Amino acid sequence: MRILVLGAGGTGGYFGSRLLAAGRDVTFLVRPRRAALLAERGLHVRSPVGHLDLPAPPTVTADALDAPFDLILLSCKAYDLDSAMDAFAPAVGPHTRILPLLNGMRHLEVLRERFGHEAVLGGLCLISAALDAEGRIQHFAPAHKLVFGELDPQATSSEPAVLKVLDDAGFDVRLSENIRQEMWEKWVLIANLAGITCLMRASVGDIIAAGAGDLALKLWDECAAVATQCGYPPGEEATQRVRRIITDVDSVLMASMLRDVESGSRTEGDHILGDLLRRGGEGNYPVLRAAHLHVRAYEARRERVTQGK
Ligand SMILES: NC(=O)C1=CN([C@@H]2O[C@H](COP(=O)(O)OP(=O)(O)OC[C@H]3O[C@@H](n4cnc5c(N)ncnc54)[C@H](OP(=O)(O)O)[C@@H]3O)[C@@H](O)[C@H]2O)C=CC1
Ligand SMILES: CC(C)(CO)C(=O)C(=O)O
Repeated sequence: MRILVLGAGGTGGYFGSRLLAAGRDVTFLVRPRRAALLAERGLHVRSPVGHLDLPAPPTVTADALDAPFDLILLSCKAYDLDSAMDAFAPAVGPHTRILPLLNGMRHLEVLRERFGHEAVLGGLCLISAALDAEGRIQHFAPAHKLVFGELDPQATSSEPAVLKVLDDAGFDVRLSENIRQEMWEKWVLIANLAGITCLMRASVGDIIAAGAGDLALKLWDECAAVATQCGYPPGEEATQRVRRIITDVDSVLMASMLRDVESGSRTEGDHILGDLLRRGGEGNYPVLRAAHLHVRAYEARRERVTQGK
């Protein structure tokens, strides 16, 4: 099975490297700058579960793609989805499966609209990884799980083939019977954590120390209410997990979205917070709205400053 990994960043670089090291047929679809860097320095993973050094990872740029792949691992940020789709479109044939790793849900509709419902799998990953200044993949904690499944239960399935190629490749993988529910549960966790840590510009423990722990819980209630309204009420286990995370007084955890804000980078605020708020329709979600507007204001300022205004 030929695998195309779009992006060699935190997630794509990590899972793609593990697959490559396990002998799978992997090619990274990258932009010219990253292609040059990978050719010059190779692809390196620094991980608590074992480093990887791949001197010459196979890469391709969009202009050179001319044949379908069997599986496309999509690992761009949400704000790059349109350009990513344009880039990998020539690699989509009648039997290609696209497995996105993005947080949130909106990308599924966009991908299905463009490439057809049958092409797109649901997917998520449980990992904390990022590119460092040298272009290496830093894997921060041992967790490295990829979960995927059919979005429509009645779909004729190539799941066994996809599972086979992802299995036993140096990370955990699981086929989900209900990937939409699992994606929603992950989404509301991220929205809660990103929303409150961005709004307060602080870690979970600092937020509680400031006396704002009740706001974190209020945001959880709002996120869970939107999910419930959309038909995906978070299960008991997911609810308890999130409540544990956001009420941990000793926690220095902050969402990667806050790290993006602090480094002046673009965020996935619209995809993670804005889309959730939109799906809440006319409902009253004041903390979610404040969190979304806070990140929007940051983006507006960033854009203005970038344009030199
Ligand atoms: N990092 C993590 O720990 C986790 C991330 N996620 C989610 O996974 C998704 C990806 O995140 P992450 O891997 O961190 O993101 P990164 O920014 O680290 O990597 C994204 C990569 O996509 C590449 N890319 C974007 N557009 C294109 C294009 N048109 N053609 C080729 N390459 C392209 C970028 O390339 P370039 O270098 O050229 O900009 C970049 O290397 C996000 O939705 C995130 O929320 C989910 C769980 C954990
Ligand atoms: C849940 C968490 C914090 C794990 O790293 C995350 O994925 C994020 O903030 O984007």
